[in-house]
Amino acid sequence: PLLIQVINPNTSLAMTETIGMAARAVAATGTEIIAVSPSQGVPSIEGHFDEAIAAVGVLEQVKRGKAQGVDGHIIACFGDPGLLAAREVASKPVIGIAEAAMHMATLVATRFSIVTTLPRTVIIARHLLQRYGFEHHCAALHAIDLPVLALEQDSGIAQQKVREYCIQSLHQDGVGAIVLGCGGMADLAQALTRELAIPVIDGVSAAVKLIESLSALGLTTSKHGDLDYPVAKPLSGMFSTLR
Ligand SMILES: NC(=O)NC1=NC(=O)NC1=O
Repeated sequence: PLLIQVINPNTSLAMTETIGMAARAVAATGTEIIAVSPSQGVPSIEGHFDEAIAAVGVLEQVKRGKAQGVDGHIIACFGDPGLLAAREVASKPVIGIAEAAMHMATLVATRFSIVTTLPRTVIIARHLLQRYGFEHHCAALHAIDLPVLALEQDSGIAQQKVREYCIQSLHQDGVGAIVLGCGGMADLAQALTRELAIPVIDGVSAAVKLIESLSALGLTTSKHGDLDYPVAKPLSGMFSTLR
């Protein structure tokens, strides 16, 4: 049996619930999901400033998960905030939902599109594509131009926009798959895949299966080189809890 920690790096507990449910929906029998949020930070992550703040919370939660003996950590925000820093701290695998969704998309299609939240997070997604080496696999990126927390409102407006952009993308982008670019969209992928008859990929569920796969293969974060544990040094003030 596996214990997987799913970290919603923002402090909106409704989104943590959405993310936790999406993870549990695909978890193998015997895999337990612990969905958490930082004790302090930003209510949503919509840019570099938010990501820098969220990364500290991610590190705090990774340390907690490590103490609980989890078998892997998931960073459930499409910016993958703090991913490499978290890998330095962790002994077990750490997977970001953007990298997870992008990897899965390349396994089922030659080109994919991304549907995300704000225009400025489209630019951040482009940085991730470059960083992960998927720039040439992503044919187009779309923003529903609504804030992240619109996905937690009951109006369904954000969900309707995601569906519209997925339909537009499958008709116009010449792609074989669509990646949902926000942890808050995690509950939409399965229904959209069925309705639109194109793989619509959510990074939360993709990351759960990648952690299960890595665990089954006996693979974990390398401590040879730059992902070795951080150099030991005294941490002051608010960071002292990160020791
Ligand atoms: N591109 C995004 O919408 N990123 C995100 N901000 C959050 O707060 N959660 C996400 O997944």
